[in-house]
Amino acid sequence: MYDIRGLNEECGVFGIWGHPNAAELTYMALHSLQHRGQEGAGIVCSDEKNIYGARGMGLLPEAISEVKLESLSRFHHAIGHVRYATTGASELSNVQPFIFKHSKGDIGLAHNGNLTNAEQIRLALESEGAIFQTSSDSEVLGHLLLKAKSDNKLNNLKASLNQIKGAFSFLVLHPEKLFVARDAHGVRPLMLGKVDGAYCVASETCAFTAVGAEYIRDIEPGEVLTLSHEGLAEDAYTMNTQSNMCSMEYVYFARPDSEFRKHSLYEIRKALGRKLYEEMNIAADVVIGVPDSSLQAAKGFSLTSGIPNEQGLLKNRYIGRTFISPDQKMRERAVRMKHSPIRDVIEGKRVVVIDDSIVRGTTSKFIVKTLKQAGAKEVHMAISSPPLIHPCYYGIDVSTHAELIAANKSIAEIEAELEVDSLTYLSVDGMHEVFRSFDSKGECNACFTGNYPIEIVDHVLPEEKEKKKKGV
Ligand SMILES: O=P(O)(O)OC[C@H]1O[C@H](OP(=O)(O)OP(=O)(O)O)[C@H](O)[C@@H]1O
Ligand SMILES: NC(=O)CC[C@H](N)C(=O)O
Ligand code: SF4
Ligand SMILES: [Mg+2]
Repeated sequence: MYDIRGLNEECGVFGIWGHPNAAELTYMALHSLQHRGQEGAGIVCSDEKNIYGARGMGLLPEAISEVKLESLSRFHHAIGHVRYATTGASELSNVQPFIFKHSKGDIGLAHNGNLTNAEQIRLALESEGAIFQTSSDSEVLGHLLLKAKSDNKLNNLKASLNQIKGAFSFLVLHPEKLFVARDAHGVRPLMLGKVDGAYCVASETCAFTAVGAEYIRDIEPGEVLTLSHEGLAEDAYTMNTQSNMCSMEYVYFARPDSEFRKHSLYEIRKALGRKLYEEMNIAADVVIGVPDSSLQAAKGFSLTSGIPNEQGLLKNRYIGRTFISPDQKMRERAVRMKHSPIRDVIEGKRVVVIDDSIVRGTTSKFIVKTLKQAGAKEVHMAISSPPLIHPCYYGIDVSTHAELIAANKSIAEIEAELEVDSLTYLSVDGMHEVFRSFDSKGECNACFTGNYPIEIVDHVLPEEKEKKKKGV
């Protein structure tokens, strides 16, 4: 099995406390977060005494059957997860939410992100006798919570989170309350909402739209919320915070109908396209976006430049994951199946093609070729983010160093390889300027600059993770 996507999203989480249809709403919310993870999914519920759940591999309908969902319909409190593995193999044992059964009380756990000292903590815990059930980084939090001596669960959680480094949006379900925590750098998004008087949380606001919830606010870096019968309690596990929200969430990952700090990703991506034109300033006859994720940037580019925006490429909606062998030739065939040109839009024209990113260059290379075959006079590639040159340790599978085309070649060399008339990337400063104009307080840009805002203790290279994931 091979994933033809150039960029792989990370997980999505949803949690709700005190709703008679908690499991059903969680299922609907996870459906709208499916773009964040397609390897496995689960829902875990509380009856205020114990924790129960259902998990499975694959897309949500495969992972959780109607019968399984029905069996959870009596619960009023639930958390859910869709997984794209970042640490640990893609297998059922690693699918979340996890359930920890313990005499001190059950715990349900869901995590979006990637921990950068999980290996170190795991080795220390194992040397004291802990037995891990999975190869996932997320499991360490469960062990730290169960090891804590105090009877105060909130204090135990805060102390445990202070031992963990990396990116995390955690949902921790105890029988009588749900804790929600976002890491001190706020790398992954996490939002607070309310439906029919019940508080809920989600990785993205599109999940609130799906369940008819009101979007209240973004959860802040370092914040810990408690959802219980007493309502909502706000707290923090650290005051040492700094905003390093993932830039790629803005550029590509989050759905365009989601909002960060009450601004739609649709508008933010349009603004990235506007900025790209300001930096590029080119004369052309038509601007087209690579569907679907670059259509908004293409629109912004067109609005500022006055170059007409047309649909020049059609995407085959039924290709997301393709079960093909992982060699470059098959990957190229898969990309050909995915995008098809519309000749009347292209023929005889100077075409600007907007994409949100270039990873290996497979997509761009094919698109340039297909547009030229469709009669384009000139093809200019414009990318609404800076060159990807460093791997991500915080939960995004930005491929491996060796595969990142911009890590190994100059712009002129990439232009030659893609056989494109010109290639322009958005600058790092330009990108941050756009984010600031949407009230951002700071973003991580490590995959573009190599400036990693959070210490990487384990130093497990993405190459090694890839091997582990495939069980090599
Ligand atoms: O340089 P490459 O290795 O080809 O990767 C780059 C492509 O990967 C992403 O799209 P992807 O095909 O993953 O999915 P999308 O349909 O959601 O844009 C991104 O939007 C680029 O189009
Ligand atoms: N992509 C994610 O957020 C994954 C969570 C966790 N690190 C895992 O690999 O399961
Ligand atoms: S390194 Fe890149 S992909 Fe990873 S969190 Fe930072 S901005 Fe996002
Ligand atoms: Mg794409």
